[in-house]
Amino acid sequence: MAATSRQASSVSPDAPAPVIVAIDGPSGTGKSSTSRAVAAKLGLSYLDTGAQYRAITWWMLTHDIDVRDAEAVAAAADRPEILSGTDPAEPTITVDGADASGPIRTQEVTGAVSAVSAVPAVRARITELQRAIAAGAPTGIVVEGRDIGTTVLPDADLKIFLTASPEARAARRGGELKGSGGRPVDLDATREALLRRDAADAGRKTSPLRKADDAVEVDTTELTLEQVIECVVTLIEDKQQAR
Ligand SMILES: Nc1ncnc2c1ncn2[C@@H]1O[C@H](COP(=O)(O)OP(=O)(O)OP(=O)(O)O)[C@@H](O)[C@H]1O
Ligand SMILES: Nc1ccn([C@H]2C[C@H](O)[C@@H](COP(=O)(O)O)O2)c(=O)n1
Repeated sequence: MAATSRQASSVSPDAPAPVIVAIDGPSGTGKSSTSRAVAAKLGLSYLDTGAQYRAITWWMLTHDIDVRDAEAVAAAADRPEILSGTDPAEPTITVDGADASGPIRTQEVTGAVSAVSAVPAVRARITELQRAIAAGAPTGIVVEGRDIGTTVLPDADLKIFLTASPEARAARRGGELKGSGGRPVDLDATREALLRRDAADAGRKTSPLRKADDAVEVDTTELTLEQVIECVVTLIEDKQQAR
């Protein structure tokens, strides 16, 4: 078992204290795109926690664990070694040494990830990895997910909760699917699938998807990605100046 970030760097003794940013929100609101770009702009590390839940789900599926059997999932939760690389220019995710970045994006993993991530032993394991990575980020980190502001990093310097209408989110996802080739995208089905996953993630008992009371909510429905990035960069810079 290991929890490591592979972004190496040296920090001078009078460098400002690392800044910890939590970005949460439902599926397709722009968490990954925004967090990665913001981290790159500000020289921070970046952690995609959804990728970690997808990675453990992929491991369960490839090790014949019945993902609907919470006890079996819990019993296996400590077995895979999950390693996240936190350089925003090249984020990586490996499971037992194998690159998992492709396999974790399959429909099979997307369909199973909410069930696996609802298991408390899985959340405890992944939360521990996330906290270790955040604590080791030399200049600070942007961590994105569903429960970062509420559970993983409740003392984050800045918490942001991204939202967007289901229609906007489905259209964005539709654009991605069209870009990857294949059949025309059914936007209604995409929208329904997003909402089903949101409902499962918000309805679980352990650290559900929820806006932290002290999070800044940003509705991205009418904003371009560049506008959202700019908005978040400004919020972080304001926080840094106020410290
Ligand atoms: N403000 C925006 N305007 C238009 N497109 C956007 C915007 N923000 C993100 N996108 C696009 O929407 C898609 C989904 O974004 P992204 O993967 O960042 O969302 P997410 O919240 O991380 O989703 P998930 O939780 O499902 O991983 C991407 O193709 C991204 O480029
Ligand atoms: N902090 C987190 C991050 C993710 N999850 C779960 C719930 C999501 O449906 C799934 C995949 O995340 P995505 O890649 O779509 O961002 O992982 C969670 O429970 N907590």
